[in-house]
Amino acid sequence: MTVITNIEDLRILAQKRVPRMFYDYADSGSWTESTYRANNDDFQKIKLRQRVAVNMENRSTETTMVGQKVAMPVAIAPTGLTGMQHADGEILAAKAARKFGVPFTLSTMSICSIEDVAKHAGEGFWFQLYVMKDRGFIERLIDRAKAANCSALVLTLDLQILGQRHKDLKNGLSAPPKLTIANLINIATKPRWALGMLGTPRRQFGNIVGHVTGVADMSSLSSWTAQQFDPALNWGDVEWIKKRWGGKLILKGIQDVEDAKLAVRSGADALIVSNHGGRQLDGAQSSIEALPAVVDAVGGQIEIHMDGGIRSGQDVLKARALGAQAVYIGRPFLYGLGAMGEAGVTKCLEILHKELDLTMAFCGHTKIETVDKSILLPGTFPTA
Ligand SMILES: Cc1cc2nc3c(=O)[nH]c(=O)nc-3n(C[C@H](O)[C@H](O)[C@H](O)COP(=O)(O)O)c2cc1C
Ligand SMILES: O=C(O)C(=O)c1ccccc1
Repeated sequence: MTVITNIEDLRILAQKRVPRMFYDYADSGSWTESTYRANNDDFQKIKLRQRVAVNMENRSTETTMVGQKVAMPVAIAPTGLTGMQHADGEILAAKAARKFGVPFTLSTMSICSIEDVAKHAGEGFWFQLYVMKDRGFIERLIDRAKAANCSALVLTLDLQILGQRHKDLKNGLSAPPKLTIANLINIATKPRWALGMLGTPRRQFGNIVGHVTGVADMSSLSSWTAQQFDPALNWGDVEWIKKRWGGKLILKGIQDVEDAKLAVRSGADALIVSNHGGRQLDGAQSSIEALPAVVDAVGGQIEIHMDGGIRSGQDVLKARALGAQAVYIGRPFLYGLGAMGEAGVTKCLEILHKELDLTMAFCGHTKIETVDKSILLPGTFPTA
């Protein structure tokens, strides 16, 4: 087997090992996927300035996110159905993140439950909330996250209705998978995945099934989302969620400066510049392009995070240079998980860390805390 040296290697291995309906689910963007592609392509346009004869000893990528210490400015993004990329996926990823010293964010739509993941997660165990029509259920979810010692709540604002992903509809995406002939034939070619799944009881939405009354049509993700998620969500709801939660609050899915100002007014501790990995509004600008204007408008008042298109440590450094306190990774850790379980997530974090550390040094810095826009070549990066 080839030696794994970068995130693309993990993607290729995941594609071999994960059943098509779940690999496609992870690797899709909405409609033409133009925003999904732009998220990464726009990073490639930004050029770094090489500096030499600078003492490169004693380097550190350590920093903080919402006041919590992190080994590098990278957190694991919340992703639904993670436990379908690999048996017990959320538990394995949480373990890898804890050992590495970065936060792990558990999605509302996870396969492993908050309580099961809490047994394995570290201090950086965060919970991501989707707001559903059944507000009693949302209150219970918030209370469960508190009881599980989650140290931040990530409230996602950009998915009250679901962007269309063609492959999910064609594959009939559901969890657990519908055992159609086509799916069975495909799963038969992924014995490692199948054995893992047979060996765990966790094959349904762990936070939802058995916790919410009247779970409606679970046969497809899109129909279930349309029935349960609340399209009426507004800034008034953010207020009661903040109050009910009472801890660190991070608002996810901000792209526009006006929304960033409203996020500040809501009293949140941080916001995430994000377009949901190009899975929602196709045609939106890339996150890295949207970042500078948000930093310019509200950067002094609230911590700015970003996600979308991070595929290397170089990308992490560029985001940091443009004013993001930290970034989140979605697909990169999912590829690692699908490729090699916990070891694959660890590998993913190691790859990003090494690339970040060396690139920072090539740019003439030994501490991530001192990196700023001056490491970027003028004219090659987006401005406010
Ligand atoms: C398979 C998949 C599932 C996702 N599920 C969620 C989710 O449940 N909640 C959420 O807030 N964001 C979700 N996201 C968005 C990610 O949190 C993140 O914004 C995005 O993946 C970042 O882009 P990247 O994949 O290029 O790193 C999901 C993304 C992917 C790829
Ligand atoms: O797929 C996603 O991006 C996502 O956030 C989601 C939405 C609904 C159910 C599961 C995951």
